[in-house]
Amino acid sequence: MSKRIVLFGGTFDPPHIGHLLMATLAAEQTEADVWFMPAPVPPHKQGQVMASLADRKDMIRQLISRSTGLSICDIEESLRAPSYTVDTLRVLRDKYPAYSFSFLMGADSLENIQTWKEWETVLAMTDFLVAAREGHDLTPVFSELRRASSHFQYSLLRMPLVDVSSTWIRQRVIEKLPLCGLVPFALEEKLREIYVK
Ligand SMILES: Nc1ncnc2c1ncn2[C@@H]1O[C@H](COP(=O)(O)OP(=O)(O)OP(=O)(O)O)[C@@H](O)[C@H]1O
Ligand SMILES: O=C(O)c1ccc[n+]([C@@H]2O[C@H](COP(=O)([O-])O)[C@@H](O)[C@H]2O)c1
Repeated sequence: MSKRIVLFGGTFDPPHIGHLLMATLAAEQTEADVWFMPAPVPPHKQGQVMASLADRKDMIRQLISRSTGLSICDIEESLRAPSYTVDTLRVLRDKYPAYSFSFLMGADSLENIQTWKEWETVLAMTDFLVAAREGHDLTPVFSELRRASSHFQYSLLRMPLVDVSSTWIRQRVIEKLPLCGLVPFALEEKLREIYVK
């Protein structure tokens, strides 16, 4: 049987407690390793990313420093930007022929997947582990994707709703408001350096 890896693609600008909980629960529930895969240039957020890739990777490293089974995959650094998931999956399949890859994402990402490059191929190349997200009803999304592709395979991550986002955290940093553990306390100073110009 092939070794299963859960890929957790994202911008992580910054990574936060929602990401850590998702990855931790995904590792527990699948018994697979979870690879955080920061996008150097995320296709749908081009021109919007505030922190450098090096800073985003440093922050992920600190976020997962006490966790087992969670690591960083920097494969997208070697690909042409922006990093489209279909291309990443092809490269990973070639590089790790003995592994099978699942993709971890939030409901908002799955909702938009039909806007991804070669989305039907993406659906055929991986299965999805999906976390619910406030304001995004997954029921119609699952039905639409089941209808659209016979390859669509998914499971719902068992996780309480954690209604936080990188955008909201950046805003709090800029407004000098407390972060109360939304990111590890050791990272708060770094966030101020990165996001408060
Ligand atoms: N609180 C959360 N609950 C569920 N899924 C989440 C949560 N935060 C992020 N995700 C998911 O994790 C993946 C990577 O997220 P990303 O790095 O874009 O952070 P984000 O918080 O979604 O950023 P933004 O503020 O731009 O929405 C995406 O698939 C996103 O849907
Ligand atoms: O391949 C695409 O067309 C595509 C379009 C949008 C997002 N993605 C991937 O989805 C993941 C989450 O992206 P984001 O923008 O929500 O941080 C990340 O790995 C992106 O590369 C991929």
